[in-house]
Amino acid sequence: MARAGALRLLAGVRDGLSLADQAGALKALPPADQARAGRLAADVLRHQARADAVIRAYVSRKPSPPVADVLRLAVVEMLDGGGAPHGVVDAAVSLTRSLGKKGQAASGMVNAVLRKVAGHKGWADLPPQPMPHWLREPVAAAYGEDAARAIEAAHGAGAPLDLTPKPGVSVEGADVLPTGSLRIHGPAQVSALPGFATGDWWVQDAAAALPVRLLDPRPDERIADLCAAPGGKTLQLASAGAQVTAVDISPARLRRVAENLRRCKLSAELVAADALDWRPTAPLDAILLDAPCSATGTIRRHPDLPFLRDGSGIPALIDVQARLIDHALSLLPPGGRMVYAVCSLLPDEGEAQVAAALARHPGLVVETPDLPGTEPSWITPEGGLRTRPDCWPGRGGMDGFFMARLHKAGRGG
Ligand SMILES: C[S@@+](CC[C@H](N)C(=O)[O-])C[C@H]1O[C@@H](n2cnc3c(N)ncnc32)[C@H](O)[C@@H]1O
Repeated sequence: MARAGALRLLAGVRDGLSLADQAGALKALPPADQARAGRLAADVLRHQARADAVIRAYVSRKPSPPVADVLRLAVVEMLDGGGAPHGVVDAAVSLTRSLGKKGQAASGMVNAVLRKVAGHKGWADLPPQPMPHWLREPVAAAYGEDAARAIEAAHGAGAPLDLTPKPGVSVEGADVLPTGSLRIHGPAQVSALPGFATGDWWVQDAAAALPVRLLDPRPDERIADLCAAPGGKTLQLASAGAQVTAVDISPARLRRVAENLRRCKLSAELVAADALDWRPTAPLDAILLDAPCSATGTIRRHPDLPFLRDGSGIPALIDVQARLIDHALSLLPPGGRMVYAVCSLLPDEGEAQVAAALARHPGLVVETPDLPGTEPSWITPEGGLRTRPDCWPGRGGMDGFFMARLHKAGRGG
């Protein structure tokens, strides 16, 4: 059932739906099968190019898209997941037969091809899934060819589960990362982990937890979290004792912030508004601007992203990021501080945005980070912090983020 569910999710991705958009599509399946279907579909997307290279070696004609998905799923299960060939091949043959007349006709070919694939050698030596051109070119130009390959390898490895704990909380079996996040390796059901029901922690990639650490919120400070949903950073700010106003343009996504706050017994003022129009009712001490972006730093967790985007939306994102930076700075009193962050690998959305903001705003300065657990090589020439999926290779990587702490000249300099 999980395999049929995975094929349905893969067909949805080919029709332009993200895996997250399809969260409700498998609700007829038991929860464990839904979770396995999601994992299998993500694994196929992470290794599609490698699976296709193996399949090409054994087929004489290109299979139709649904049959190609059945073959890819079986290849990835056997060669990457170590699935027992007999069970995987039998399941693939029945899934092919269930595809109607064309499936019936293809089932013999699927059986023959997969029996050969079962003995295939050299899977581990195949190059990882390449990033699409619109992403690979700027990534290789910014960080070099070796780094681009290392990032692709990290995308293929997927992501562990990271948690941000409330102060003093530990979770049995989790590694404590140098920056303070907790990391769980291997599949885990989040709601079954100790401390979930009591709201002792929330799910947040180790890199995603850094912008708030960089902002360094203090008790009772008035802080605006612009672009707040689903709220990982709102929870960090509230947990530090700040008076938080969380603004997001999406009322539906803001409901997730409310749920997360309730579970963690934390509070914040929630405002559904375009941050470009929003103004605070009392002076702010600080702003967190976690701007909408290409999300290209999160491909480890969202392997469907490269299949759903073509890069054409990036200029519009860059434009809105610059307008959000200018508006946020206009809300900040002299002497105030702001962290600008994006979960993007593209310097145009990160490093270049900060350089352009410094040129547009005389008196604005970047405060170079000195965050416990981060590495000096992550600091960029303009004083920001750049994380990439290939950082911490021995520990399981981290999402790609850029963040910079900006100080508006004023009281005391
Ligand atoms: C990168 S996500 C934020 C993640 C969030 N800060 C967290 O840590 O969980 C970007 C968010 O920006 C919101 N957004 C996009 N454009 C916006 C705008 N003009 N004003 C306010 N929110 C916006 C989206 O709805 C989305 O929730």
